[in-house]
Amino acid sequence: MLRIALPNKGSLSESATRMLTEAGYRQRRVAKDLTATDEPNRVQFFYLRPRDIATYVASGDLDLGITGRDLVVDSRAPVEELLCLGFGASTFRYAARPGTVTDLTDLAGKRIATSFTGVVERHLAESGITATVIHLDGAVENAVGLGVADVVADVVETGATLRQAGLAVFGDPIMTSEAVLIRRGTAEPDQRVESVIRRLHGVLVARRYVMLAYDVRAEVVENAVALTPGIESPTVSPLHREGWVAVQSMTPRADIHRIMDELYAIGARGILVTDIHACRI
Ligand SMILES: Nc1ncnc2c1ncn2[C@@H]1O[C@H](COP(=O)(O)OP(=O)(O)OP(=O)(O)O)[C@@H](O)[C@H]1O
Ligand SMILES: O=P(O)(O)OC[C@H]1O[C@H](OP(=O)(O)OP(=O)(O)O)[C@H](O)[C@@H]1O
Ligand SMILES: [Mg+2]
Repeated sequence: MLRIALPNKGSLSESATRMLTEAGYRQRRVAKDLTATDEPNRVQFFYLRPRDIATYVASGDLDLGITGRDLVVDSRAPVEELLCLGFGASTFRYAARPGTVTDLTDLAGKRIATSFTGVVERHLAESGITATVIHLDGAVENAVGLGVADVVADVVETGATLRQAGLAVFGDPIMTSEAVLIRRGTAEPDQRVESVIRRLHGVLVARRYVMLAYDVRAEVVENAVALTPGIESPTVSPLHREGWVAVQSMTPRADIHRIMDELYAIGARGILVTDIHACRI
């Protein structure tokens, strides 16, 4: 059986489970379950702390894992990213009281509190900065107010936690992160892994695209398909009504209303949008 690590709780857990369910895999029944076996697909899932997942995958004890890129970098485990999964987006940033530390060069000699010691130490080394890194388990934004540190380095999603603590980011983001599918760096090619990647990629495409169908006069079909080029190429079929064709095309969901307006303006009618539930491209 293929063995896959998934986050057992936290920001990535629900989205990871939802994505695998949409890809046709059976998931755990209750949030306390530590494993789930999907017999028909010959896959076993292990629900682990996202911070530990790269370690299990790097050791070869598990074949694949889903976790955050920042956690992978922090672990220093030798794994490779196979696919970005489009959820769990965040940036990793330095922050301090406004006016106290405003530039990366000001970090020299400062005390930096973080739960991501690996990420921060790598960044400081690459930037040639010597500073003291203080490891805390969480709620690091409190460290400045309590006097334990001058600066924090932490995950920022909305920025609400930093604002609440009276801190402001400075410098460029140390890194950007999202949920990723990972495998051991030196793993051999494996058909079963390819099949998981194809399924997850299918979910990403099904989420990003809708199926657009419309009727248009044949003389303007070239203008219409320029608006809806699809992924490979749109399907154009004759209509019973002379001089008209029907077009079907996968179209990015984000643009769909603008494209429908423009199609209508060049004379397209019967414009219909439907969801794609699954696909293999
Ligand atoms: N708002 C957020 N807070 C924390 N992590 C986030 C957030 N948005 C995305 N992430 C990503 O989720 C991963 C952290 O997941 P993890 O489950 O360890 O943290 P968590 O959601 O803070 O849970 P907990 O603190 O309860 O352990 C990282 O890859 C991080 O980039
Ligand atoms: O930019 P925001 O939307 O405010 O989100 C980022 C905050 O959320 C996380 O904290 P969490 O609630 O996980 O607590 P923790 O620090 O104890 O992990 C993270 O560590 C930041 O503090
Ligand atoms: Mg947290």
